[in-house]
Amino acid sequence: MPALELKDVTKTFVMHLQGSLKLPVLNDVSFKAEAGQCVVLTGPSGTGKSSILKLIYGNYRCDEGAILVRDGETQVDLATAAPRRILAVRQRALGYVTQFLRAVPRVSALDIVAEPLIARGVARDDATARAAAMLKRFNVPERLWSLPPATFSGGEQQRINLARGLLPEHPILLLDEPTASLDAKNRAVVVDIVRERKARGTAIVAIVHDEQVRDDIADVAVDVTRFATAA
Ligand SMILES: Nc1ncnc2c1ncn2[C@@H]1O[C@H](COP(=O)(O)OP(=O)(O)OP(=O)(O)O)[C@@H](O)[C@H]1O
Repeated sequence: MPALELKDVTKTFVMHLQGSLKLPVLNDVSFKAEAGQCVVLTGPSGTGKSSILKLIYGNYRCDEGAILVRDGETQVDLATAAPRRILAVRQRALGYVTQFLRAVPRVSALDIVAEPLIARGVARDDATARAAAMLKRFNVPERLWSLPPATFSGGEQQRINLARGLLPEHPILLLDEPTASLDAKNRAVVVDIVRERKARGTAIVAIVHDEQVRDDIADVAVDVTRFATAA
């Protein structure tokens, strides 16, 4: 049983403020990711790569098709699962590193990184220590740890976002442009972490524009152009 499998997933956006204008974006998306494998989604801007990650995570509902996620010994179809079930599967099985950090006013970088671990039941001291180690690994200077990241540079915010998203380990990891604003040294940190996760059996679906990073991590490339219906 693959860790993740999409079967004939179709998505049309309906623009309610534009007289219910229909915007077909994806048609019959089918691919799978095995444990320990990294699938990279490729294709030009606007083909629907980010939408696929949002469909898998359940931010968008698909119109047709199945999104099968292995949850222990069973397989759950997130396309038809009830919202509560989706949330439970997310918590156990799905990690999702979005492209941008959602700025939380007045919360320090260290607490932002530790928070998902605490939400999963890790003791605060332990979570904070692991968050600090991750910030160090991403070369975030210690003087920034106690500050809210709203005023940080793009690359600093991306590293906070990566540290937060990569710290809890889930069997499936979704990565949306994890290296977009990073320098070479920090791109290498992302590549190392992805390789470690693959070795521990994580199935990864990633959008990566940097060709070198893509070559370093990809086991399979899925060209989204063949599923794209938008002109
Ligand atoms: N919530 C939404 N409502 C309406 N249209 C949407 C929505 N989300 C995405 N789209 C449209 O779907 C298409 C695909 O968008 P998506 O962000 O998935 O592309 P992408 O391949 O990830 O692009 P990029 O490489 O530029 O990030 C675009 O035309 C976009 O405008």
